Amino acid sequence: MSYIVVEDLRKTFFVSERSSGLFGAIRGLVQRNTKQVHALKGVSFSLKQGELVGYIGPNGAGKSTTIKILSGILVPSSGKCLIGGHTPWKDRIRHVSRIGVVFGQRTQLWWDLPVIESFDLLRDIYRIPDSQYQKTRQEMIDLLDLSGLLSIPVRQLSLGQRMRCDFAAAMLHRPQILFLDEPTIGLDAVSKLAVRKFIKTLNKTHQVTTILTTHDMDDIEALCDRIIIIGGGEILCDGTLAMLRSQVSSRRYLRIDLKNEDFSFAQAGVSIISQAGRTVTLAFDPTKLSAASLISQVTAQNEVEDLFVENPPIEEIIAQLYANSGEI
Ligand SMILES: Nc1ncnc2c1ncn2[C@@H]1O[C@H](COP(=O)(O)OP(=O)(O)OP(=O)(O)O)[C@@H](O)[C@H]1O
Repeated sequence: MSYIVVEDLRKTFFVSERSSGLFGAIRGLVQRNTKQVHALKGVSFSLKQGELVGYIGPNGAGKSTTIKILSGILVPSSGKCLIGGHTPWKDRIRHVSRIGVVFGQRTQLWWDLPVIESFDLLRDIYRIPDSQYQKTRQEMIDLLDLSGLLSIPVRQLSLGQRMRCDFAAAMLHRPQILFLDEPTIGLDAVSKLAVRKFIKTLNKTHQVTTILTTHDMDDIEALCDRIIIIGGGEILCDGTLAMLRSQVSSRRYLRIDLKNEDFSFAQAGVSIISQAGRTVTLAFDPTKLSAASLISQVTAQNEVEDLFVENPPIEEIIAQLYANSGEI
């Protein structure tokens, strides 16, 4: 059964426009021109409890508008949104206790307070019973290895340490839904891996329904079984990465490591994507020419050390999807 149901969600913003210059400013006093921005044009999807979905799209696609509606801080122009049977913006107080939010670019911790005091304040704000608070806090301290950080003011933490504390803060009231906005932005490779592992653990062990918005395709590949792609306020694709690949392009790459730098090969439907030193990458369509046949032709004409058949990177697939839909 679906836990989050979004049906034909629409949001139009009315933006005042003013002509430039002094004359425009004076005219703006008596006559206002308003422009309509259709941020969401009929978005529908549903999520089961415990699903972890990537919600991605180019800048201005409508991601934040959707998340704000799901969080109850924005009312849509029309459409339906039910989370656990309730409408977020009609039942805001109760809804807030069910959601947790982590922003990579902002913190919900108090900048000048030691971490533990921020946690205590959140306990009071969310009115978490003390025994539950102690238990969850200890669990998060162990899971995120926070014991050495608790007495440090937030402003003195590194970004990686701060993100770990922010995750703990978001989980103290035991939310059922987690909105993650660019949670690994700016982190080093080790911290990124740690944050991804934590997101996975939370999702699996606590069955937290998680919506991840990110421009980091490694986050998507590492975490999401399902991705929903939005562009221009409309859903462009909803499914697995494999579905997305097959919807957009059947193209495959053949990466060839040569014994020397000489390479000659020409065949209709096969293009050279890159050639750097002894490494050449060809693009081909396996529905028209099998990988086996391409490999045998390449090896017949060239001295080859090694070969790999690869999918194009997910960034490329998504860029192509945006381009096909007129988004870039
Ligand atoms: N409060 C607002 N008033 C007017 N227009 C808005 C408002 N909020 C968003 N918009 C417009 O709605 C559209 C969708 O914006 P939204 O912030 O949802 O995009 P996004 O996908 O989150 O983009 P980004 O990745 O840049 O954060 C944009 O054209 C934006 O300018």
